[in-house]
Amino acid sequence: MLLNPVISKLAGKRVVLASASPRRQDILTNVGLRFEVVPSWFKETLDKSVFAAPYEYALETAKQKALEVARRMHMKHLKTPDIVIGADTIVTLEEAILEKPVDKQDAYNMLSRLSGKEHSVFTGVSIVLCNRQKDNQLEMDVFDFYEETKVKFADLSEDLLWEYVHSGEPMDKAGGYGIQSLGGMLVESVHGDFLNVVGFPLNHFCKKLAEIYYPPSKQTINRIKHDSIPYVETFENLSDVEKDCCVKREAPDVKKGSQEKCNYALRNKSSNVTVPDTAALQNGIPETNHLQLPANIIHLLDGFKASKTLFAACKLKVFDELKEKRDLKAEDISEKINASLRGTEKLLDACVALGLLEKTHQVYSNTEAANTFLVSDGEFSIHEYIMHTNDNLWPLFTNLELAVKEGTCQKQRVIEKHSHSLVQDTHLCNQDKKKSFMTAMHGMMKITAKDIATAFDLSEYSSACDLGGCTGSLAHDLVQIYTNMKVNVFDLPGVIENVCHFQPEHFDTSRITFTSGNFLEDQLPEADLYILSRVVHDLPDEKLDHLLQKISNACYPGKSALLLAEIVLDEEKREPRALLQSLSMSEGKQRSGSEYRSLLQNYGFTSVVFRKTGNLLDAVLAVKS
Ligand SMILES: Cc1cn([C@@H]2O[C@H](COP(=O)(O)OP(=O)(O)OP(=O)(O)O)[C@@H](O)[C@H]2O)c(=O)[nH]c1=O
Repeated sequence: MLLNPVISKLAGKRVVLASASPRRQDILTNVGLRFEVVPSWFKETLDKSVFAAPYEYALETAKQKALEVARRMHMKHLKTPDIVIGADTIVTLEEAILEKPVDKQDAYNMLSRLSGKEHSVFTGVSIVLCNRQKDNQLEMDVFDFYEETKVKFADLSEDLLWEYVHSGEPMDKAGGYGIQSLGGMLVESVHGDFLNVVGFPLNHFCKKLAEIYYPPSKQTINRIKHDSIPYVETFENLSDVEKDCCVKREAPDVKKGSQEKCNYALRNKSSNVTVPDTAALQNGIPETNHLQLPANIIHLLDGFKASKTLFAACKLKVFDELKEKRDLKAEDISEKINASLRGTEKLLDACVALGLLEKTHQVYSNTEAANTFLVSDGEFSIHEYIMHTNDNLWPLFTNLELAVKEGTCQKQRVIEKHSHSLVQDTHLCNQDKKKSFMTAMHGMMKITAKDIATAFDLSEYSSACDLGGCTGSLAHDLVQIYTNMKVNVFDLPGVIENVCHFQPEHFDTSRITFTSGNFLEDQLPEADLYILSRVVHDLPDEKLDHLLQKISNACYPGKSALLLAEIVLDEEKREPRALLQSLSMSEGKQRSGSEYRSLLQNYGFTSVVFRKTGNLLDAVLAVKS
């Protein structure tokens, strides 16, 4: 629990990760950091020859990525972040810098150069602290550092390298490999921080945060164990800490990163003093008795309130009102959503604290993420999915103790409890429910589909059948990406009769078709590639056995495959999203990659590979041999 206090120092601040890398997002999310993701538009084209050492290139690129985002966000509706984090990972071999491969041949070339040798992975990280001045100028303090990890590859055969390249994994990764996934098989040894190779040196980042937020005083500096992460207690009970931190700021050090001031207002600021928490001292609490409640427990105590705040704001259409009118005061919003002013103010301020809204001079506006995902009619809206979570999952989880005791799903109990209030005509109610369920799944799938469609190279499959494919979101992405592929979306008649409401205006009906049927009972349409999205985890063993047997029978050995979109649990089963979802006690279960592999091998799918996408769902591809 030494690290959490450092990370929790950022709670309540507007933290932005200037990176599109799903791995960086995962690493920081996993330690409880709350942040927005705003990928940088900075083009990674700095002239490498001007840098004395490769890590300087990574440091500079990381810095430029973060500065670009800080400046853009500041310019745009003055939504200045408090902290922007940028990173850049490179692989170096004999002074050459390898970034992401441009195509498969390039990936192959990189990997064959790395084969049998040791190389270095450098990640440069830049932490930009932003400060909006009274005259709206932006002042930024830049702290940066880098980390090096040495990785040795085994001797790799040409066949293996090509197979790896065809898996598609190398394409978005420096050096053309992902040590955290299939690429791990290429690696003989690692010296240094593993997460640094994955894309973010978490340990060094925490040390840097500690330096920034708890600069050591003269007296305490001796007490810090060499190379350990300074923790809160270490620096809190200091009488002269405020004075000291001004003079103790890290001197620029080219080798291990530096702190630098970027005054974009072209004005001089003498020193940017970070005031440490001196509350413990002021309250007279002796250092040894100062026990800190771990941040994860604090977050969990409040977690349900945060979820319900999001649900309520969506239900009351707060984000919709702000999308249309952009900037509104609490009084205007309370009138529009027909709610009390007192309640509205509290809800809006909570949304600001959760990073869902912005507030400037008593005026509220949507964040970019709210505009994209939370307004109800946006192209990538998950509004209805949030409503589905609120209306259907939330009640299930309020019965969690019972569900655990009984080991059963509480759906029936929840329905009975609410049935007396269902005064509407049952058919109408069912129709409405069906449509909102479809809208929920449509929104959820729309933001996930591209990652599923590109998790593997599926270009060899010319016909696909998405079993339970609902509104066809995945089908649309598949035909866009694979120009030779036709997709048949197969779902229950009640679903298919409503799919027309979800289709884009002009879509190629010769390549996407919809077929009514029940995949458990009816004959499956012919296809090279069968797809099951969010089906397998939900089916009890007998039904799953029946379905997989049917699919296996319909597959041609060596030609056909099965693609699953599911949350793939990590092997140690510590991935919270899947584990929390399984608490709803559906009749099925969540599985890890190796569990999917052994399940599918029972049905003749001998080659089973999986990809973590960093999105809501991961992908598993099983080829029948
Ligand atoms: C060696 C290695 C690298 N990576 C990924 O390679 C990308 C590097 O590229 P980048 O330019 O630093 O980042 P990006 O992905 O383009 O994102 P951005 O920060 O927006 O530039 C990052 O993704 C890393 O995780 C892995 O996932 N595993 C590995 O073993």
